[in-house]
Amino acid sequence: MASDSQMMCLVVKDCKQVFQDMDSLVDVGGGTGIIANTILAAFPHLKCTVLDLPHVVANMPDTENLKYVGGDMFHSIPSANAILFKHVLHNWSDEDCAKILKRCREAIEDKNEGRKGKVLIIDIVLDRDEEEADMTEVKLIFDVAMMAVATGRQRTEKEWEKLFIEAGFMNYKITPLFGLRSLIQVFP
Ligand SMILES: C[S@@+](CC[C@H](N)C(=O)[O-])C[C@H]1O[C@@H](n2cnc3c(N)ncnc32)[C@H](O)[C@@H]1O
Ligand SMILES: COc1cc(O)c2c(=O)c(O)c(-c3ccc(O)c(O)c3)oc2c1
Repeated sequence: MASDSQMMCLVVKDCKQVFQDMDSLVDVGGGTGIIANTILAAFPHLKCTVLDLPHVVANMPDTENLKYVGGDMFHSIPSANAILFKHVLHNWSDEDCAKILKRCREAIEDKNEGRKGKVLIIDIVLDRDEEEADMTEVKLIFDVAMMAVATGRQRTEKEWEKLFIEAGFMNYKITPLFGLRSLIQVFP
């Protein structure tokens, strides 16, 4: 989606430090690579991987810095410094997100260097303190839509926090983006 790619341009421009100190990133559920390509345009030093279902990435050609992997995030996520989920986790229940986040912990652990990476989530955070009431209303309409079409849901900060803690993560940082979405960085 063009508007999403524009949003991602602003994210990489405004949140440079989020991407600067990493070498590799996996965009889980990254489809045809629009977001990964936007990130690579700003940070060409990165090695990016898009993980999506096999039929989604079947005909996508790899480039020097971008590799497509057909697979299932519930089974395995390729290792990298950062694992990105944009508009993915809201489609899944808490139980499913717990399984996915467990795969993330395995993927960001660098056993040789003892270094640990992070998980990046771009999604709606309901009910933030500084938020205006009409924005909350729009987000809740999305919540109802989500429950009607999938097993997922929008989450408040407390609900996100519970997911992270139960999956064994120690810390997180929320940065509101423009519109409805926020960037959540989750640290082991
Ligand atoms: C709502 S779309 C989000 C696409 C993209 N991240 C964006 O922001 O435009 C969800 C994506 O998750 C992918 N997906 C669904 N189940 C998956 C699984 N088990 N493993 C990997 N990807 C999956 C879908 O194929 C789809 O591309
Ligand atoms: C009633 O309207 C709805 C209801 C939903 O529950 C979803 C939804 O869950 C969703 O992920 C998306 C979505 C689709 C494609 C994307 O590239 C993306 O980033 C997000 O749109 C939705 C629209």
